[in-house]
Amino acid sequence: MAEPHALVSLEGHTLVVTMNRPEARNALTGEMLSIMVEAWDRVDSDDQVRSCVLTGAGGAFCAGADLKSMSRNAPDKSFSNGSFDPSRIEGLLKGRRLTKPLIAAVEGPAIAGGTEILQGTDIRVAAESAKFGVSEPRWGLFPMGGSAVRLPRQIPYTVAADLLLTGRHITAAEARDIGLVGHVVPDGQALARALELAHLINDNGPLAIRAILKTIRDTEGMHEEEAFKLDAKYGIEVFASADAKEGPKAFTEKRKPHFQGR
Ligand SMILES: C[C@H]([C@H](O)CC(=O)SCCNC(=O)CCNC(=O)[C@H](O)C(C)(C)COP(=O)(O)OP(=O)(O)OC[C@H]1O[C@@H](n2cnc3c(N)ncnc32)[C@H](O)[C@@H]1OP(=O)(O)O)[C@H]1CC[C@H]2[C@@H]3CCC4=CC(=O)CC[C@]4(C)[C@H]3CC[C@]12C
Repeated sequence: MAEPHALVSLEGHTLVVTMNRPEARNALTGEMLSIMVEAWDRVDSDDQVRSCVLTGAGGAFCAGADLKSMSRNAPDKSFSNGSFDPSRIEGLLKGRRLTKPLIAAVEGPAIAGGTEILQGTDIRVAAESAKFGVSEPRWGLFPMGGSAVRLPRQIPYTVAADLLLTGRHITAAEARDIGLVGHVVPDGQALARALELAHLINDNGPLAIRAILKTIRDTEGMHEEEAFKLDAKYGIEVFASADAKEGPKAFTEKRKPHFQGR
C-alpha cells in the first residue's frame, strides 16, 4: 500500500507532523496539505497537545509544490474557477496560525513552498546543511504560499526582496544571520533539538503559552497603545487562572508545578 503523504504522531504532549514523500524531497501534494490541515485542527482542539513539530522525512524538509505534477496539471484553472482559494491556504498556514507553538525541524532543502510554510512556524531549527529559498520565479511562478507579503515582515526588507526576486538558495548559517531560523545544529539533530524545545514549552503553563501566542498574533501591526490593551486583557485572564496560583506556590514549596490548563 502507498505511504500517506504526511505522518502524524503524538509524542508526549507534542504532535509531530512529518511531510512524507522523501523520493520527491517531500514536494507538496493535495493529499499532504489535507493531512496537514487535519493535524492543525487537532493541535487547536486537543487539550493533550501542547506543542507541534513540523518536519520532513528522508533528510529533506520540503521542495515546494510538485513541479512534475504541475507540468501535467497547471493549477491556474483551479485558482480562477474558484475551486481553490489561494488567499487562504490552510495547509501552508497562509491565513491561519495555530493556537499552540509550532516548531520547524529542517534537514536538507526547504525550498519554495518549503520556505513559505516555514514562515507560518514560531520557532525554527535547521541542520547545518539545510538550504532555503523562495525559488518560484525561477520557474515563472508566483510564491503563492504568502512569502511576498510575509517574508518582508519577518526579515529585513532588502534581504527579503533579494531572496524573493533572485530565487537564490541560502545556507542554514545565512538563514540564521538574517533571522529566518533561530537555531542551527549538526546534521541529523534538527528533530531532536526541536523536540527538546517542545518539551521546555510543554512544561510551562499551557494557558500562559496560548495567551502569549495569541498576543503576538493579534497585535501584529497594531499601534503599541492599542496592542497593550489586548496584551493586558489576555494577561489578566492568565493571572485569574488556577495555574497562575499553582506556579508561585510550586516555587515556594520547591517543587515542579502541576499545571492543569485552567
Ligand atoms: C504556488 C504554491 C507555491 O508557491 C509554488 C511552489 O512551491 S513551486 C515549487 C518550486 N520548487 C523548487 O524550486 C524546488 C525544485 N527542486 C530543487 O531545486 C531541488 O530538487 C532541491 C534543491 C529541492 C533538492 O536538490 P537535490 O539535489 O537534493 O535533489 P534532486 O536530485 O534535485 O531531487 C531528488 C528527487 O526529487 C525530485 N524533486 C525535487 N523537488 C521536486 C519538486 N518540487 N517537485 C517534484 N519533484 C521534485 C527530483 O526531481 C528528484 O527526482 P528524480 O526522480 O530523481 O528526478 C504551491 C504550493 C502548494 C501548491 C498546491 C499543492 C496542492 C495542489 C494540488 C493540485 O492538484 C492542484 C494545485 C494545488 C492546490 C497546488 C497549487 C500551488 C501551490 C499552492
